[in-house]
This record gives sequence, structure tokens and C-alpha cells, in this order.
Amino acid sequence: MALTAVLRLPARALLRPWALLRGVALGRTEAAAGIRNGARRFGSQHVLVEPAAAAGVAVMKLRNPPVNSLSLELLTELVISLEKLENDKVFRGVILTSDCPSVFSSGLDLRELCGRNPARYAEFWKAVQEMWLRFYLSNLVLVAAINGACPAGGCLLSLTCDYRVLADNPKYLMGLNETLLGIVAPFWFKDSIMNTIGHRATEQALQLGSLLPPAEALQVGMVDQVVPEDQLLSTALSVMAKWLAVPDHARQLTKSMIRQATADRLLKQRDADIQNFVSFISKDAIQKSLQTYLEKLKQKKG
Ligand SMILES: CC/C=C\C/C=C\C/C=C\CCC/C=C/C(=O)SCCNC(=O)CCNC(=O)[C@H](O)C(C)(C)COP(=O)(O)OP(=O)(O)OC[C@H]1O[C@@H](n2cnc3c(N)ncnc32)[C@H](O)[C@@H]1OP(=O)(O)O
Repeated sequence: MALTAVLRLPARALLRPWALLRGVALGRTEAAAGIRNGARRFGSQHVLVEPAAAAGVAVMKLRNPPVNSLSLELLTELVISLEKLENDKVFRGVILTSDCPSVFSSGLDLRELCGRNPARYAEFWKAVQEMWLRFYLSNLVLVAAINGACPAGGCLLSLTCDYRVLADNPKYLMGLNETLLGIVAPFWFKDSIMNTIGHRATEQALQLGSLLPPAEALQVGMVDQVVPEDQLLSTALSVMAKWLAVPDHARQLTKSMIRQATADRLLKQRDADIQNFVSFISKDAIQKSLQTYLEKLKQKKG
């Protein structure tokens, strides 16, 4: 089912997440197999959601091969999937991870930032904002199990989580590298990282566009734990158990007390932020810079 068709579905369908997601994305056979096995397994084209072994926990996997770039479709499906889990009283926590080998997410889809018209840029940026706001303020416990490279928008997505566990692999670099592309991380990207690693570390990481290997990401506080790759999911589940031992209402109000002010800064100026983005990204110099970066990425293999 096309994304536009999903968005046209009636509101009551959106309140019945599993029916919707099953219909959206799984072929009849796969959906039937999920029910037959007694394990409900749901998904959309780019997001797979399955219950974890632990009660009340879902695993949400990004699957937009090859590198989980955050396209308009993936961003929209992420938000819909999270909303479904929030509306399903069964779930209290989500482990966010990748279904693509060696990449958690390559960040915003660069094809969304190049050669599009202003209306499309605006639509895309609104979806980026929405993803950040919904994940950052989610009342569920979100644990990122980072099983691959995590640059830029991928890092932002992980920063919305309550806890980050990174698999120990020197190739799994993480950070907000926007300056290296000749672009500027917006204030709410900056707020997200500054709330996590502090003022001084942000000054360096953001200006230098640092992509840190696991040991350095841990040292600076960008992640909370680094573990061998084969222990990533079990560690995420242990962390989740600890967080879920706290009564939801007390934890949720505390989370909101800490995060709402940061979210409000964007909420108060969403439209201005979109206009700012559209005008910035449409500049010839910025487009040239992004095209050059994309070309270099493509030539890397050759
Ligand atoms: C005054 C102004 C004030 C305020 C500013 C106002 C507004 C703000 C303006 C802009 C803000 C924008 C914020 C942007 C955030 C972003 O997230 S931009 C994206 C940044 N991402 C990256 O830099 C990562 C790039 N990718 C990689 O480094 C690597 O691909 C990888 C380490 C993730 C994986 O490496 P490999 O496994 O080796 O895979 P390949 O490199 O071979 O890639 C495979 C394939 O995928 C394509 N690709 C990679 N990343 C992206 C991407 N992000 N988007 C689209 N496509 C991507 C890559 O080109 C390859 O394509 P093919 O060659 O196979 O066609």
C-alpha cells in the first residue's frame, strides 16, 4: 500500500495499529505466519515492529536498504509505528535498532536535500521535525541498540532515546557531521546533543563535525554503553527491564519535566524553522556542496 494511501486511512484505523501495519506492509502470507506462530509481528515497508521476548517491549527495526537513509517515507512510517505502540496499552518500551547490516542510519536522505522544489523541502522538513518531536517526547521508554554507523540524522534519532547502547566495532562511527557537508545542524539538533554530552563537548563535536568511534562516543557521553555486538540486544533488554521497573506515571512526568522545554523551543517556531530550512537548503552554494558530497559517496566504492 502506498504511503499516500496509508495517510488517507480513517482515524479509527490509525487507532488499531496492528491491523493497519499488517495491512500496510506485510504480504498476507507473512501476516498469517505471524499469527500462526503466536508471535504478533507487524511492519510497514520500512519499519518492522515485533514484540520482544520481554513482556511489554517491542523491537522497532529500520529497514530502508542499503543504509537506512531517512527518506520522507521512512520518517513518516517511524512516527506512525511509534504512535501505534503508544496507543497499544500492551507496550511500555521500545528498542530501536536497524535491520540493515553495519548501518544504524546514514542520516537524512541526501536525495531529499538535493534538487527538490521548495514545497517538497518544506514537507520533508516537517516530517523530520515530527519524527524528532514524537520520539523525543514519547511516553514509552526508548532504548537505542545501535548496530552500525550512526551519522547526522541517524545520530539525532538515537539522541531522542532515553538510553543508547552501541555495538563495539571501529566502523560504527557516530556524531553530528553536518559541518563536513557544508551545512549547519539546526538549533534543535544542537540542543539534543548538548543535553546529552554537555556544552563544551558540543562546541567541539558540532563545529568539527566529529564522527566518533565507540570508545570516544562512550567517553564523551554520546552513548551510555558499548558492548560486543553479539550482546547488543540482550544488553538493551536488561537496560529496558531496569527502566520498566519504575512506575510509568512517575517516570513519564519526570521525562516530560526534563525534555518539554527543549521541545517547546521548536514547537514555538516550527513554521519559521521550516522556512529557514527551505531558504538555506535552496541556496546554490549549499546545493553544490551537497551534490559534491553525494558524488564523493558514490565514487568511494570505485
Ligand atoms: C544559518 C543557518 C542556520 C541554520 C540552518 C538551517 C537549516 C538547516 C539546514 C540543513 C540541515 C540538514 C541536516 C542534515 C542532516 C543529515 O542527516 S544529512 C546526511 C548526512 N549523512 C552522512 O553524511 C552519511 C553518509 N553516508 C556514509 O557515510 C556511508 O554511506 C555510511 C557510513 C552510512 C555507510 O557506508 P557503506 O556501508 O560503505 O555504504 P556506502 O557509503 O557505499 O553507501 C551505499 C549507498 O547509499 C548511499 N547513501 C549513503 N548515505 C546516504 C544518505 N544519507 N542519503 C542518501 N544516500 C546515501 C551511497 O551514496 C551509496 O549509494 P550508491 O553508490 O550505491 O548509489
